[in-house]
Amino acid sequence: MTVRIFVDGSAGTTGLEIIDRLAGRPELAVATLSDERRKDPAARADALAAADIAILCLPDAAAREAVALIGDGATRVIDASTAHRTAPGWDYGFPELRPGQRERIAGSARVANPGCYPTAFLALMAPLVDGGLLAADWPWTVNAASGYSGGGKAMIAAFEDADAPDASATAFRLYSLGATHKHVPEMQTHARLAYPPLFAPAVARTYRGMLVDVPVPAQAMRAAPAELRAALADAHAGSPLISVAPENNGPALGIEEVAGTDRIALHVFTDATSGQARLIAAIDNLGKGAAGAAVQNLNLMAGLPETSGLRL
Ligand SMILES: NC(=O)C1=CN([C@@H]2O[C@H](COP(=O)(O)OP(=O)(O)OC[C@H]3O[C@@H](n4cnc5c(N)ncnc54)[C@H](OP(=O)(O)O)[C@@H]3O)[C@@H](O)[C@H]2O)C=CC1
Ligand SMILES: CC(=O)N[C@@H](CCC(=O)OP(=O)(O)O)C(=O)O
Repeated sequence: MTVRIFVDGSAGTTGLEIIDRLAGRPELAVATLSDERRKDPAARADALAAADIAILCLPDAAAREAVALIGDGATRVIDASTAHRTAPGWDYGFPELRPGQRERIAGSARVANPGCYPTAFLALMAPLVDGGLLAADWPWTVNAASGYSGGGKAMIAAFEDADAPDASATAFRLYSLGATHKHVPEMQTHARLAYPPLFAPAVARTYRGMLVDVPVPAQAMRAAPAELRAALADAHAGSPLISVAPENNGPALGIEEVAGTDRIALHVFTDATSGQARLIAAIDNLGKGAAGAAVQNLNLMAGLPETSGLRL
């Protein structure tokens, strides 16, 4: 049986990446709207109703509107926006989060695709907090850098087009300086932390790729530092997408490590002298951080092989 898919927002950065991953799959019938009709609510309502599964690659307001357009209809939804990631009635679309999540997604009608930064953060933190190796009641900090495609079409233009309204010639910039970033609630909620993490994101002059770095002070450690890597490897054993590097692997890490793939590479660095550690995840913001995750969730929901169409 063919699964009918509608990609709402197919002309955007994430939408195009999803379309690319769905190409050449005979088990799927993928619908999109033409440039003239793609923002027409009536055309979108019809396309949403005709789909078994709709993938929303839209700004939050338009994603909420799409869900309202579906109403009580039978169409199942994967929402790539921030709108529903901690909302009641929605399942969080990170199959590797903890045991049972994969099955929950497979049976769900409303799946919220995670944010790119939270995906990397949760791959590191959820198993270690769940396992009691790291304190849940600790004010965690998170440092991160993203490729500029993370900001969608507007940020791509700012980095690539000198005539764009907010054109920027910088190589690396910090942002979200005076405001709480929209990803903080989902990091706190899904890692089951007592406090919202202090999140310090940055954007670098490279199209895609991401590093997320969680410093672990000795005081936040609830186990010997040498246990962290083994616990992560155990939690993600058998995962086709998440790998854990040997402890203290390399003198430096680059933002491009898994760029162009749908994988996550986890790293644990420990310092015996201070008792501190650094937990670092490399992902592609458009891969497992967005489109790869959406396609993985689609595969699970449709009962198809989990990694079909993914970039391994
Ligand atoms: N980029 C990334 O790395 C990630 C993005 N996301 C999320 O995915 C979603 C899409 O982001 P991204 O692809 O980067 O953004 P883009 O700005 O590149 O794309 C958004 C698309 O939505 C279209 N759109 C806007 N309003 C409507 C509407 N009312 N009806 C139909 N289409 C509409 C836009 O049209 P137009 O082309 O005319 O502007 C555009 O094509 C966002 O919620 C974002 O937060 C999630 C994880 C990572
Ligand atoms: C570099 C950059 O600007 N990144 C985006 C996050 C991209 C992402 O994860 O998308 P969601 O909006 O769906 O959460 C930001 O910080 O807002």
